[in-house]
Amino acid sequence: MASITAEGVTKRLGSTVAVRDVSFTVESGEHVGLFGPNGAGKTTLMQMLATLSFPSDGSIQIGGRDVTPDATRVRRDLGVMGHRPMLYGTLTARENLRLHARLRGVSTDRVEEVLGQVNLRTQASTRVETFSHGMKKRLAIARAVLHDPTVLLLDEPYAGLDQRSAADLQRILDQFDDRTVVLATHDLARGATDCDRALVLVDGTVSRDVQIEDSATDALETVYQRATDPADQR
Ligand SMILES: Nc1ncnc2c1ncn2[C@@H]1O[C@H](COP(=O)(O)OP(=O)(O)OP(=O)(O)O)[C@@H](O)[C@H]1O
Repeated sequence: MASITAEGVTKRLGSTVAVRDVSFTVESGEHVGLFGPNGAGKTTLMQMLATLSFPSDGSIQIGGRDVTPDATRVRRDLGVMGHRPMLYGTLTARENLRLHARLRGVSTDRVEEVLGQVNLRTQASTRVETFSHGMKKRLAIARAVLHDPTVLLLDEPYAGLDQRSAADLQRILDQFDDRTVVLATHDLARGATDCDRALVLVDGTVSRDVQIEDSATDALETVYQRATDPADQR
């Protein structure tokens, strides 16, 4: 069953066409990596999937609902981890999650469960402004999954993390393997491991839409290179 359907999606930002006539379907439980060079339109597309902005033309359906009229309902199905962690530095990790839990109608038991899933139980009473980047990322994941969404949208989850923190985060994300995932990243190796399929965006359009066989980073790198190198377009 299709979890996400984008049909002819275009997004104009001032005089820039950031996303141009993009169409794709993501099946329920599928993990799709969104790859592309700087300025390709990944964040713009992710923001539309997250209902933070809306297509100028075309439509996006998530869980069978059109995001434009039904954004409030669609958001219940979405767990979003964007560039900014959306956390309050002066609150503790637990207080941050309890605040979101109250807004979402989620129990405090679920807060404790999720703190455990992201390995932050022992730091739960620490103010977030003292957290490392990696700890903030883990808490941002906790916030994103708190209401048990069916679709996870992860924009550059590994950005700024060292190898160990990235590996820790990847293990945490593995726990949410049963969800539909759209993951935008420049990290082809982690993207190949995390995803079943790659969409390569170039200049706002989908240049490649390929399956990723057995976490094959080399094959993905070749596809990426051919899609993005003007001297190697074929
Ligand atoms: N608010 C804005 N106003 C005008 N143009 C914008 C705005 N935001 C982004 N753009 C332009 O839209 C295009 C796509 O940008 P976007 O941030 O979606 O790319 P990206 O693939 O996420 O890049 P990166 O990998 O650098 O994060 C770029 O040409 C960018 O300059």
